[in-house]
Amino acid sequence: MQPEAAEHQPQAATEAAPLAAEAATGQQDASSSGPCPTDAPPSGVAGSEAADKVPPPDPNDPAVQMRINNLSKWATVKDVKHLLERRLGLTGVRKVRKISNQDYAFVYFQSAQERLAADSGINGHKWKGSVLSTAQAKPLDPDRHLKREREGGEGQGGKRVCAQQAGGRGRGGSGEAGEAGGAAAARTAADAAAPLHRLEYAAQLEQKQHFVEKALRRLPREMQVAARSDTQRERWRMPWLSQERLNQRHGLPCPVAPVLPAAATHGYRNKCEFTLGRDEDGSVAVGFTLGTVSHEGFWRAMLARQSFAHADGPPELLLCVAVQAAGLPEEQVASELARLREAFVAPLDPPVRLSLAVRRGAPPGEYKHAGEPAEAEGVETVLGREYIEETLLGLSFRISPDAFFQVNTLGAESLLTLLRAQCSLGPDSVLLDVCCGTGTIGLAMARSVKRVIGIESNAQAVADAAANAARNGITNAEFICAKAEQATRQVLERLTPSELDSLVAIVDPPRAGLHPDVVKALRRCAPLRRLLFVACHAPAFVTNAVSFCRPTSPSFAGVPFELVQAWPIDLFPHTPHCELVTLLERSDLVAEREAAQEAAQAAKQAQAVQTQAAEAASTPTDAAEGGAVGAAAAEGALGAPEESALSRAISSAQAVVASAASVPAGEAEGAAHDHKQHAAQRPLLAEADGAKV
Ligand SMILES: C[S@@+](CC[C@H](N)C(=O)[O-])C[C@H]1O[C@@H](n2cnc3c(N)ncnc32)[C@H](O)[C@@H]1O
Repeated sequence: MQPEAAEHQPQAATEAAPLAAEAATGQQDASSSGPCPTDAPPSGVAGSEAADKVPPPDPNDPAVQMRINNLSKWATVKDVKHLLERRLGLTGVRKVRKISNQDYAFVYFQSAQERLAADSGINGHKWKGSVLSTAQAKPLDPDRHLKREREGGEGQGGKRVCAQQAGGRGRGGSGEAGEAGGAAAARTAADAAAPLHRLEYAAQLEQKQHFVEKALRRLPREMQVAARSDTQRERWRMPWLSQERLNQRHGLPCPVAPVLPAAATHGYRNKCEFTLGRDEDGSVAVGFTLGTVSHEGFWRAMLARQSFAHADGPPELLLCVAVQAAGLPEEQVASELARLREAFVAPLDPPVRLSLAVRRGAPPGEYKHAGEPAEAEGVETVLGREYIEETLLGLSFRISPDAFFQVNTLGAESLLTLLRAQCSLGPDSVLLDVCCGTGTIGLAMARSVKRVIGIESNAQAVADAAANAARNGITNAEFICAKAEQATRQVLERLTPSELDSLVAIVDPPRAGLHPDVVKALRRCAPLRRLLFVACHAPAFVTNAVSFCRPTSPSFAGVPFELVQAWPIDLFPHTPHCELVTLLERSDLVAEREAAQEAAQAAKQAQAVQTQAAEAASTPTDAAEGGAVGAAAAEGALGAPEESALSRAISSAQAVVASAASVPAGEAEGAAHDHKQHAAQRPLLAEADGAKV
């Protein structure tokens, strides 16, 4: 996988997702739009319980299937299941099919997300002396029964014909066989690159909401798992994750907004990445790593259908073709590229401003040890300019082929707008933009703050970020080229006390999440009280959240954070992926704010009590009843933590009632007192439960 795709977005194949979906339009089988494989559970039901009630996905849906290669020939189904579930900790494995004496197996997952999540766990894992790899399982040919019949039928000695052999290899070519192959291939590629393309957009959003919430629901459990002993587990049971609080939020650790839909669901990409390498039969091919398709017609369909929702001028498209390291002769690569350029890129209609870059490196999807994406060897621009330009919230950005930039420009604007609204910046603020890429987040906020500091490991992206600041006339932003795990602590240590006091951090790490040393550095910086986390993979975020939220220890110094709110945003229609923004605040800040809110609430209710009691007093015959109403209103102040606020409210109600001439003071006092007793007990009981009321 190209480094950029590997780092932040789930699969190389998804780089071209919506285009693939477009390519598939008209070819897909309408009857295949089955039920959403992972319908949202009814509220209040834990994800895992609900999953049992969700109708199983269609096992023929390629989005839930995978082929695992390089297994031991002698491994049994049980061995493979054990490997996946116990050793690799994968979830949603529904069925494993393996024939002994073969070195591969087919695995069916509960959902497309679980299937995609499994990719990174399995690829590169060494098992029984072999390095495992995954591939997209090819869908069964819907006409296979007819074909069998045509060839003599099963049971009559007829030869079994599988889809791949029947023209589904997708090598294009000419004539009828080529066309048929192309159609089958496009369907396969669309399924690989845009697994949700068969679902209505509303159902896609529902699925994403469910996926994000399911991941977030794991946080309390993950905290308990991370605690090593019973004593620790007790300490790790944070009040904000108490059972009572979780029950109130249907198991979620914080409120989760509905997924913000994409403004454009088609043609939203500003970048497409393909792989030029050898196909399974050894011929040179361009296509997606996860798809089986490599044929030219598909390429042409994708490019021709490219359209941009936000194109003010000529739309720009950055095409990256990654050339696999493994054994492609130079001249073959050159001639293949020249052919592609002549045949498909040059005559593009409508024209797009195009940058076609070739990246030489390891095959996409290939990881070094410890999850490090394999380095590309270098980028060569073979057509167009060195970079493309995009506009975000009125700012102009240049983007080099190797630099990260959100592939969905309109979506990136929504993301920035959300971040701007939630980070409470002021003119004195210092914004730390961790994993800043080409500087989008920091530069979008630069005019509202005193200073922006970006940290980014990709040199090309850092050069772009500096150039982007200059081209937008921004002078208060600096960008540091370093790994965040190495630089964050020093950067924070160099800030002045006044800068620290107005520090806000936004972290936007790659898919794997933040390095633990970044979390430790941020936690240790006591003045940093609010943090926005942008995650493109919710499960990885949960792992980081455990480190942010665990109790203080020598390694994880500083007051723990709490999750305050989550906002999923759909930047990748037709794929299972979803950007997730979360606000984390220090526990003591949350406690202060809650106390202030509760006091304000109590004061408001006290005011209401006084008003009601005054009204009651002005109607002498109803005064006793008024006293009771006033006290009942005071009871409504149950949320108030401070008994004093309640007492004051009720006392003043009593005073007003007692002063009503026609009613003996003792009567009104008695009614109010009963309510006060009752009301005062509840916060104490709740406190004993460890809950905040
Ligand atoms: C999801 S992108 C976010 C980029 C940027 N915030 C944006 O919105 O355009 C993650 C970025 O983190 C960078 N990155 C990856 N590993 C890093 C590390 N260890 N330290 C700093 N940056 C890293 C990647 O190069 C990439 O630019």
